[in-house]
Amino acid sequence: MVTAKITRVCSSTMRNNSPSSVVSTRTNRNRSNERIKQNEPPSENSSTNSTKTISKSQGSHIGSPTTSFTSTNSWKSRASGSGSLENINENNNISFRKIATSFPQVENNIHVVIRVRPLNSKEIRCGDTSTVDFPGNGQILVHGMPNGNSNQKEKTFSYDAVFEPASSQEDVFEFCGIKELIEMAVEGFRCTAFCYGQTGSGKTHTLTGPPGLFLQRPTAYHKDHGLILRSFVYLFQLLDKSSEIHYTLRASFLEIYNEKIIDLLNLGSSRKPLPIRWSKKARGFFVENLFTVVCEELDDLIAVLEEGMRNRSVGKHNMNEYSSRSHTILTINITSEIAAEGGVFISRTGKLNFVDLAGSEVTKKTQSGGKTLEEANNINKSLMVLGYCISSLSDPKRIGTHIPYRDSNLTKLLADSLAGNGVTLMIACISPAKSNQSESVNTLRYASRAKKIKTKPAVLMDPREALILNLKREITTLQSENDHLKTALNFHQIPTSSTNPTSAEDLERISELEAPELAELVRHYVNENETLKKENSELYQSKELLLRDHELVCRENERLLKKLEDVNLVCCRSPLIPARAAFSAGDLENVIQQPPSTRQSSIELPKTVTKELDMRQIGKVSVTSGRSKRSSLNGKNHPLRAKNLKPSNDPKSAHSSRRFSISGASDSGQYRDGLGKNKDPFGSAVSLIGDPG
Ligand SMILES: Nc1ncnc2c1ncn2[C@@H]1O[C@H](COP(=O)(O)OP(=O)(O)OP(=O)(O)O)[C@@H](O)[C@H]1O
Repeated sequence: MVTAKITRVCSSTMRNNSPSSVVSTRTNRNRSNERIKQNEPPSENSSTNSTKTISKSQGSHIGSPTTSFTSTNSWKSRASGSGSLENINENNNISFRKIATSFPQVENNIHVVIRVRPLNSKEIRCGDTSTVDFPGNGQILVHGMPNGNSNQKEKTFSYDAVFEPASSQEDVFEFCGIKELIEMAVEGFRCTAFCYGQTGSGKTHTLTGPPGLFLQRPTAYHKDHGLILRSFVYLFQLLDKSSEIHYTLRASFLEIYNEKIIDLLNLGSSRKPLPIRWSKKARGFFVENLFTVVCEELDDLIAVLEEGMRNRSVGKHNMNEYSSRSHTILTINITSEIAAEGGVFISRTGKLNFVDLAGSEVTKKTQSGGKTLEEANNINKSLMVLGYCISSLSDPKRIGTHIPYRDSNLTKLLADSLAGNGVTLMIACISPAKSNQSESVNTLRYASRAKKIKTKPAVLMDPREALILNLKREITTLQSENDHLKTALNFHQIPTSSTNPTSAEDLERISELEAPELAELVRHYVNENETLKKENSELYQSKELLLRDHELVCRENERLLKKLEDVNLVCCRSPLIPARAAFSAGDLENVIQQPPSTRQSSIELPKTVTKELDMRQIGKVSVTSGRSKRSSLNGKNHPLRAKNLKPSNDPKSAHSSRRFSISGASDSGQYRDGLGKNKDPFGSAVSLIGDPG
């Protein structure tokens, strides 16, 4: 981590931090955002000049492999009362974020809007006229198509929204879809807004405002501010709304000048270019050693924008006094830490890219020469590669074919926005002038092609944290399964917390852990899972064993009861052997109403049998069946009660008579254990019914 200074002379009352502060405080941020919430510009006389110091962290931003996440909100443009906004496509339910799914992800088309700038003073002076019309519903009509079919004098193009020349900066911000893009970046998506168009068509104006705006030291609410600054304000409004989530913003600003990557926040003495590398892990390109600045408040982001604007390459040619001679990419990484179940904090990193492309140039028109000509050639070359990538991506026949991202640094860095897991907004800027018609039509065709490109938006999540979350969930499931099994087997329950080796406090600190510690934690969870799985399978096995024992005992009882009935029959028939006492219904009632404890105490089982039963938990298992049998006998309408029945051989009444006999056999001196050892024929049966457990 390297800290460096960005000095900014600022005038806004947003800056409450002292000149010497390195990292601004939360209080400062809250204070500054109070004004944002009220959405009122600060009074000019409250302006202060201060020197701003921002802490920076050095390093590259590498995207992590993604896990799926999508949202349900849809992106819908709205029309306002302003006549200039008639063309905003109100009926078109543009959806960046379609239906929530897990894998496979939902595909999303690049969102494309057109902004038409007014005729400039030079064009008006030369008597140039507008060749575009606005039929509404996101359409733009071009008259007198150049190089076209002679039959087709005019052509209509359709987009997600079209902004007419009278549209203000605020209109564009409100209705181009950037707000939804910012919201998605906060949720963890990788979002990109880029401006495309010929030189002088208004790209920089749309993104940052008219040239020299920042030299006037405007407040954050100046009407000329472009999308970027307005987005900063909106971003902080969003972050302030969700105070329960902790956000960290890191910004970087680079330019691609003559195919070289220049760090606009850390120029150094020689504007040394930075290398672009491929990240195997993230499967994407990244700029090595790019400065990222931690931004705690709106002012920090404004400082980053100003610094980059001051350092970017600007030149003059025939078509634009302040022409951007490079492509710039301003990136804000938004890391959120959300408390998940079990005290775990899950972090996501969304990304918001603002890309101001240099304009395509017809060098004959711009009359570029020397350095400007070299710049123009490089700009045109990289835009050509971008155009080729867009054509390939938008052509369904070329799906799966090679896309030449590696042919330019611009396409390397935009690869993910164009075809990866990102969400992209393209603002195509055109001039309405007849003299620029050919370039404008080219831009419109470019935009139409881009509109066909589909991306698969997904949220960035640290894979280690995703793994921890999954393991944690699995442990919870296994624990509840474990508890359930233990309860079913009537085992003594171990408190859940004691089975969890990681306390809630420990889990809260997961986000602060270093990689090796996290790996150790994951290993620990995996072991815990294995142990629980093993324990569960053992519990299942013993449950099976007990059920089998129970079944054996029941079968043995059946057999013994049958034998008892036979013995009774023989006794009844024999004049020598006295028949066993038969119970009347009244006796039965007595037996039934006798409290279980009394009955139990009257039956004494041999110690070996009791031990065996205890060991096998048989008495406990049989409690429910015993109880349910008692309750069924207790019913007033029970057939035994109604018919004053005695034990019989009638198979229909065997079930009742068996119970009858069992209850009455308590006085017998002979026992037989539950597994068939010949002792007393009633022992186990009595135990099964009478033992209250
Ligand atoms: N919508 C607009 N309303 C008023 N002025 C505009 C508008 N769009 C552009 N302009 C003006 O036109 C001029 C050229 O615009 P800008 O520099 O933004 O073009 P550009 O597309 O960025 O050009 P380049 O590619 O050469 O950098 C600027 O003075 C700008 O203020």
